[in-house]
Amino acid sequence: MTSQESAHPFRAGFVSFVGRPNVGKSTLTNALVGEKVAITSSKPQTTRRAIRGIVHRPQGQLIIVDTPGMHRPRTLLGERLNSIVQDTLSDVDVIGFCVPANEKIGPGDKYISEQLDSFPRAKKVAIVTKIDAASRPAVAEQLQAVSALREWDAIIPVSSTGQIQLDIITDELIKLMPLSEALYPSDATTDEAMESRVGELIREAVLEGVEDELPHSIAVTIDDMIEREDKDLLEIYANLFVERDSQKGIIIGHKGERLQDVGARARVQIEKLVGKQVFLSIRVKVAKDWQRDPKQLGRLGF
Ligand SMILES: Nc1nc2c(ncn2[C@@H]2O[C@H](COP(=O)(O)OP(=O)(O)OP(=O)(O)O)[C@@H](O)[C@H]2O)c(=O)[nH]1
Repeated sequence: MTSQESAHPFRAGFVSFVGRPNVGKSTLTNALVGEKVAITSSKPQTTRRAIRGIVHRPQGQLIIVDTPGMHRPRTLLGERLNSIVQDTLSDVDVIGFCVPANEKIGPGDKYISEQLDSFPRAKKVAIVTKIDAASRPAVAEQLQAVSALREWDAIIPVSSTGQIQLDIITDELIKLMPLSEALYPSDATTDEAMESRVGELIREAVLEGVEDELPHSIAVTIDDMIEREDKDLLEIYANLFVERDSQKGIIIGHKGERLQDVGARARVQIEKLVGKQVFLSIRVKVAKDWQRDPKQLGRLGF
């Protein structure tokens, strides 16, 4: 090892953010990576897959594994989501436990913080999110309350939407990573297949403005993505699954207006992602009670 290397040892590893639904985990991932990689939504429980965002710095690399919210399972889907969380957390170097600055710490937070003992390998960091949405004294109080929960390797306040302390949290997380060469090439921001990112953007567009019941009932699959040879156009054929006929009606809307609107919004986001014009076809299908049916869950990628 040269003296320069020992002065700035390179560190790289995996971090996962956990916390109650809606505390800002996906938004934080996006803010750190600087690109839209994980879907965000004001509806809780919208993140289903472990999505990796990669943050590159001269002194290290952070690979962010985004997990679904941890909660007590009520359906088969809920159970599978929890087991994804368990598998993911057994593997990471750092677990970032997120609590928002603007909500009192409650039983849900305590439950999750207690679960962290099951992952002795990982260093534990408390992240107080959304500090733009609370007064300074309230943030200070929240930092106190979090520090009383358990031992932490670091406690970091941050605002993703306000872009506050993002560099500091990046530096702190890299410091906690093991010494390692870079794990990904420097131009990679995510290793998730383009198809599933496109699917997530469609799901995000559908979730905007729907009733609370529906988010859990929606799944998106991509049949085909075809690069047109005669022009700079990507054709995407997607399926949107719901659980009941009545939900199909809601999604499609009066004279198909709602679905058209969803398609238009999703297309804008997908075009940003792929950097070219997109033709998007979305077919709405009913897969009865897919959340409770192991075969259908498998088919939809869970
Ligand atoms: N004011 C403020 N709002 C934020 C901040 N970060 C996230 N939010 C909002 O909080 C809501 C939830 O954010 P998400 O990132 O989807 O939360 P999540 O924890 O990933 O949620 P799940 O996927 O349901 O587990 C969204 O409406 C965000 O815009 C922040 O720094 N400040």
